[in-house]
Amino acid sequence: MPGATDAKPTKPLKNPCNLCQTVRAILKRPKTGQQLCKECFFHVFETEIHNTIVDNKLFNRGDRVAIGASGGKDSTVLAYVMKLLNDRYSYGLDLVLLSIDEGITGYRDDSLETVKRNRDQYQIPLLIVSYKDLYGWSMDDIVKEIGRKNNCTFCGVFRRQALDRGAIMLNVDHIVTGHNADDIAETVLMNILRGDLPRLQRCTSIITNDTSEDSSGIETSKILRSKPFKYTYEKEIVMYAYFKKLDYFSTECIYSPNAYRGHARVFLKDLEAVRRTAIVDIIHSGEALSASVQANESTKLPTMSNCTRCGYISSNELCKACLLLEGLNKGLPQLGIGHTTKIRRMHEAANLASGLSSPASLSSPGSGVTEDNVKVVTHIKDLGQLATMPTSHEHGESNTPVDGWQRTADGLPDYTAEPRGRAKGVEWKLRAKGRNFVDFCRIKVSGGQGGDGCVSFHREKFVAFGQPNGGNGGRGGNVIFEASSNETSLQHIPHTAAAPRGVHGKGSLMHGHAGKDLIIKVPMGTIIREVPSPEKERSDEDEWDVLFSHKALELGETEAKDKEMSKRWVLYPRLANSLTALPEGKVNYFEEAQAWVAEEDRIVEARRAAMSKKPLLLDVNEHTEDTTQFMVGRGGGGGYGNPHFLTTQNRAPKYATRGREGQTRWLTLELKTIADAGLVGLPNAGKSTFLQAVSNAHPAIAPYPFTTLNPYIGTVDYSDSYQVKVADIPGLIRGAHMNVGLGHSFLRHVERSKVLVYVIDIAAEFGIKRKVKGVDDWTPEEDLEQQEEVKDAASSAKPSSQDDEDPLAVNAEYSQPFEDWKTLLDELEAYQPGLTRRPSMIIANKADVTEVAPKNLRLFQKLVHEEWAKRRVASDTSSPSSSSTTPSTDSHDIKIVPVSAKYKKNIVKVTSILREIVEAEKAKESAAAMRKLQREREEEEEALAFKATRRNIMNNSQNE
Ligand SMILES: Nc1nc2c(ncn2[C@@H]2O[C@H](COP(=O)(O)OP(=O)(O)OP(=O)(O)O)[C@@H](O)[C@H]2O)c(=O)[nH]1
Ligand SMILES: [Mg+2]
Repeated sequence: MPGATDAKPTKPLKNPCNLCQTVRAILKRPKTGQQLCKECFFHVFETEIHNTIVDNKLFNRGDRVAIGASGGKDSTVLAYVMKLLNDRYSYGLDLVLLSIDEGITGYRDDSLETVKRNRDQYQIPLLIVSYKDLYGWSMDDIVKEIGRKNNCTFCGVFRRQALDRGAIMLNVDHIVTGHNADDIAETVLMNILRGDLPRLQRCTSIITNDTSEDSSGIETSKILRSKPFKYTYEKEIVMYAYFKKLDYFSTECIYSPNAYRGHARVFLKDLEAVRRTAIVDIIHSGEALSASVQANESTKLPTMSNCTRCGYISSNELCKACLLLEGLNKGLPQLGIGHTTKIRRMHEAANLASGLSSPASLSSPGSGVTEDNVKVVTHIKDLGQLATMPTSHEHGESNTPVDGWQRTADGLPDYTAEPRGRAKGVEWKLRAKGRNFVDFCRIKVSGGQGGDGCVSFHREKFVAFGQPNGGNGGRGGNVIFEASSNETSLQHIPHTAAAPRGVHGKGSLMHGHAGKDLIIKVPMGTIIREVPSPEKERSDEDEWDVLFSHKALELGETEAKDKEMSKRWVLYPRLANSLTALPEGKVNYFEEAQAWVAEEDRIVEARRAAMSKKPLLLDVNEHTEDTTQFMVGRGGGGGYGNPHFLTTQNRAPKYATRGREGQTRWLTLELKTIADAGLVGLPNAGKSTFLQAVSNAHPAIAPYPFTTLNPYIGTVDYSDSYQVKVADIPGLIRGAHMNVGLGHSFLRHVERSKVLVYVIDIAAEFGIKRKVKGVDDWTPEEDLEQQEEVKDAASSAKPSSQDDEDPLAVNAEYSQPFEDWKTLLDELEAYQPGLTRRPSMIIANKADVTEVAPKNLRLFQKLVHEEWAKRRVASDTSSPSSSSTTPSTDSHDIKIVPVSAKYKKNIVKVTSILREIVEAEKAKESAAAMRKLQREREEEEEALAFKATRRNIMNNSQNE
């Protein structure tokens, strides 16, 4: 063992290395949990990689191997270890470094400098291949063209090809890349989530070979790729680089902070925190899955051939890189991103527009034209210079119907069929159960950190020791919520909101500006609640933190102390040294200043703790004025500049404080639409038509269910400027309280309406049901039973001569509108008991359908009044207390108004009744508020009188 001869301890070691037992362990291996000394760690790390190379027979003696070098930790360690193992075990490899310059200013240019230094340090030749030379586009150009979405697709596809092209230029047999176990586990996870079996197979194999055959059946590519770090943990690579003091570059790519991979990484880290072996376990699962896929003959993997344009290996006629390039060059950057059929359509359109006679088929394997490699590179370069072709859009020709309706054979709009896009939208909405209308969200708000104070002294000619003149830091920005009547959803609320920090103070007593407040608009009706932080409070300290604490990294105690101090203090250069070497008898003023600041910190902490004892609860309700602001995340105070510490003794304080952290809170926002009246009805009842008839709103109206997908508010204006706000709520169906249909998320928008307006399709007939895909499949047992009962009643009362098909003819008491209304009542009650006790009215809509409406209306009125009375009596007797708290206007009556919303008939009548009910309810509410105020005042007066009496009694007793 390498560490075995290093030390001969005289007394027993406190924390010996698990392997050599002779030296103190300085780290804990993330992979196995072993505590090791530095030398033993190097030994096991290198040996494991050697074993991976040998066991998997990655190389043959004499191979020329290119190491993919980016300058990052993985590739730097890979280059170092490959060179070391090649020399130690005499692999006989000819190593070269191969770097790709994607053309990302501020990221890749710096990392390439690192690679160049590595080239000199390890004495390995280097080739740099750039996107600009290969494709005519750098990543900076591409991002300028397509924005930050999907740019990783371009980069990934181009890099893979560029590596191969570089390898061809270098004439190597093999490329090794620094993909580590964490990367592979992330890729496995992502491929499982995408259900991408071919990629799953490729990512789990340690060695891959993208071979293809040309038309004569000869393999055209033999460059192997392998990942010697397949089983090496990322944390161990970082530790190896750190302890070996390797020269590497560590910054995230500036274009990929939001890549999907980042989420997989976070998930993986969480798993790893719970179970150390999670990463290797996932890799093994990936291997097992891909082995079973291989065994399953029915899984067809794509047949590989060559791109007809550049000759690169591809499963389609055009390789992905050529397709992306074509998109870039033709001004269609979306070409190549997304589904194949869509790609084909776009490609065909682009080709047609450019006048090409036969658009290339992208799904069928090509003829397999093989070109020579140099030619390939030139070809791609030429592609980059292609003139921008006009798109189909520019030609102005499109087959999509302008109005979105499908056409009948005569070319007329087919109103019985929903437009394709809309049907898809509804399906998606139904699947999401209304969750995509954002009326609930969580947000982390953080006030900005205060700016740091400055340590500075006045400088002037002939003034030997100038006064301290460092400015104070500005306070951090606050996070503020502002009530806004223009917002209607919480869609725009971000997951995190951090206000900017205050500006640092500067010399010449220049104080820093305060950070700008971050104002977020929230719609009226939002309830804001503070919740505990979901960030996991781990019982043990995070292993990673422990490993990288000053102990593990062998920081001296003073260094660690300095690090800690620099979190709160800004010190004049070299002050720390002069403090440690303070001559005898000299007072350490810094300690005094530290004590002041510590005392102030304690007070601030106590104040913050007192303020945060009660979680924040805000209700942006109808009493809130527009643009009212609520502070939810206070910015931290700015730091003090050095004049703050000036005393009669200490004339030159060489320290200033840093700004304080801002306040961080986790909040949930819940939107409950506030309206005077809420329209409640089954889909297609005519709610939106009614809202349009009575208000200034223009909601979508169409003859199919679920036209309205989100709540919508309209205002009814009366001639005397009185206004009633009416909310159109997406249609409810049986089972809505159990999240059927668009889900119960919309029921919460009924909750805050003062008045319920039931919109009933009075022309509805039994058997003519709204057929909704994915919704009518849901038939709970009691629903089926109910339907059976109705059918039984109908058949038992059937006179022999009557028509079999017409239940109305046989059962005079059956009314579909009444059944619809009962469904609504049941759903509201099931969602929130007592909800139907709100003041209500019924709109019997579609009264213009004269064949059925008048007959239906009579029966409906009779049945409703009976049912309403029955329900009121039942609820009054069952809960007398609740009736006193939520009294209805007239507990045994509900107004039914026949209306034709479509032809605007009886609208004046209905709006005046609506106003009456709303006004009565508002009057009741304000009377209740007055009573409450009165009661509070009385209680206050009573308390004051009690205090005065007690004071009198005490005074009298003292006088006596
Ligand atoms: N004949 C007649 N048809 C009406 C009347 N009111 C609405 N309609 C028709 O009924 C269909 C549905 O109307 P919408 O207003 O979209 O119904 P909705 O209740 O909002 O439906 P969802 O948004 O799906 O819940 C449309 O084709 C309207 O033209 C009316 O008074 N008479
Ligand atoms: Mg509607």
